Amino acid sequence: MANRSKKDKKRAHVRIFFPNLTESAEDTPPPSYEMPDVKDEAVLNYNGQQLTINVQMLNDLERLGTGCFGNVMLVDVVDHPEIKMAIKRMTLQPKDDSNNDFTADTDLKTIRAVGSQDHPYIIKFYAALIDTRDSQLVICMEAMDASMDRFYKAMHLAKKFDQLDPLLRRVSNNPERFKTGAPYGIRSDMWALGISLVEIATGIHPFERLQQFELMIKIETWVPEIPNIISNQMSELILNLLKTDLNQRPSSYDEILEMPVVKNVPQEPSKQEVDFVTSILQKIPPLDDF
Ligand SMILES: Nc1ncnc2c1ncn2[C@@H]1O[C@H](COP(=O)(O)OP(=O)(O)OP(=O)(O)O)[C@@H](O)[C@H]1O
Repeated sequence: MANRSKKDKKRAHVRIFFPNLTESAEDTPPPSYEMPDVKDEAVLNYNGQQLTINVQMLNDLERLGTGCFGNVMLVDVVDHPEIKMAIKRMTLQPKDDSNNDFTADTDLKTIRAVGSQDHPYIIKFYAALIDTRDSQLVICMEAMDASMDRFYKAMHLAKKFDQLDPLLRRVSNNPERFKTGAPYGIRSDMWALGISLVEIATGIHPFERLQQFELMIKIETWVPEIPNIISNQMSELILNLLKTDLNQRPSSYDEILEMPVVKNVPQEPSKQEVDFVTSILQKIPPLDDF
């Protein structure tokens, strides 16, 4: 060793192996974005018409709204301009980091369960697809004239509240919504229903402007303020749904459906209700004005 020339020293190499890294890179299968029972093709069931579709056949027409997962779009189908539906896209994660998949899966289960019952007042579920190029779940459903948030904002702008109470009763009397088979979280759902009713009645989400830490403090002592245009029976229901002690909230949807204020909602909306809803729908400003 001592006699080695400078040239030899330069030639000495150290070889470092990373056998595990090399092997795992080769052995790891590509991430899977699949959902069990959803494929890149599906049979669309549109008002009695059956058609096999894929995402390439969907044309975006306009934006209907934006949620946590992005835009919900109005689309039609190539060669079938008569088919109009709303599509919600949810990005899927590889299977080993499946938070989003869980949400996508829950959303899909809910809209499938609720929207497959052919109820005249519940949006219909048409089909679910996987967009393999963008790794997204694409839920195809009936397009509403407007979502509840756009509706109530227009109602408050117009200051028209004569049918507010019947509207709240209808929102609460919604047995199909409740048949999702969710085995847990039912009392949290009660809270969510209570918040939605306050939001519709007041025109604003009660905690909209609060930061998370402010919310945690406020929620402990919060006493919901129910506008006095709301009937006593409806106010009572809302206050029960929003009890801070969850054991004091209704324990099942059946309990709500049995309350007179909810139970006695007629199946068919009255003429006053229809006229009211139609007049508000006509006042809804274009989406980007909100
Ligand atoms: N079927 C539909 N027809 C018309 N507009 C819709 C439809 N579904 C959703 N929208 C509009 O798109 C908006 C976003 O919907 P989305 O379901 O993504 O939001 P979200 O209810 O806040 O739920 P998430 O928390 O999953 O994002 C809604 O607030 C509504 O304005």
